Amino acid sequence: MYFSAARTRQYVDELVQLLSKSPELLDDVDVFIIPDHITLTSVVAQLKRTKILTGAQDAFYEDSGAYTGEVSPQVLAEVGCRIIELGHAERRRIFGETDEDAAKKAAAAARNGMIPLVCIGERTQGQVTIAVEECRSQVEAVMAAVPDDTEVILAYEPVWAIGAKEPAGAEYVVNVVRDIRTLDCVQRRKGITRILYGGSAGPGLFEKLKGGLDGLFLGRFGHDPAQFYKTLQEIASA
Ligand SMILES: O=C[C@H](O)COP(=O)(O)O
Repeated sequence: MYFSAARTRQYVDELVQLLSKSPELLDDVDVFIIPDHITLTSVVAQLKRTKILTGAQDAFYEDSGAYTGEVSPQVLAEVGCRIIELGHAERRRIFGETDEDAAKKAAAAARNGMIPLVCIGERTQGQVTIAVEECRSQVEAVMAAVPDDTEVILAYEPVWAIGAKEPAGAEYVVNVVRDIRTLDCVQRRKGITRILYGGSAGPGLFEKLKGGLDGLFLGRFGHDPAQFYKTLQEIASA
């Protein structure tokens, strides 16, 4: 909810314009934009001739029925949404979303042919082992709910690093993610599991994380299309 509808339209236009100068970037890096629900269909239309995927910031776990006010994953898939973000720290904190809710939403995304993008992360800054334990239950709940052969994206976002001045330390992030990759529920999957880092991520970060992370999940520091593009160039060259 940082952007107006007009700002979203302008942002996507500017980004598409920047990427048109070096379309080869999209051969090496998968890019997605996750706008609000209201602008999602117009973003799908704006991105139609590009390889950039559009995602939704949330969806309900049932496909249809008497759930007034909720957003159907089936309808999202129908209009061209390719990714469902779920379990964001703000959804968990403000709206009481649980691991069980996140798991049901992940299953709904997979059932409708979309990629679940599951936000995980510890609430308090501390030790790697404690962070991994907090993430473990978040990851296990989701992995138990989606078919083994579907793609899953995990967005590792330490809650304390969201909305901060700087991201979490690179060594800390790489160590937490290394241990998340070794969890049984991740190891035994046949589908792709990608792990991104989010939480004050921006230009200059991926170089420090590239040994252990598959990508970045940008918030505020991607709100300027030029900064988003710069980050994308850094990831492509890494
Ligand atoms: O959804 C985005 C993440 O919560 C990160 O936000 P941020 O980069 O503005 O801290």
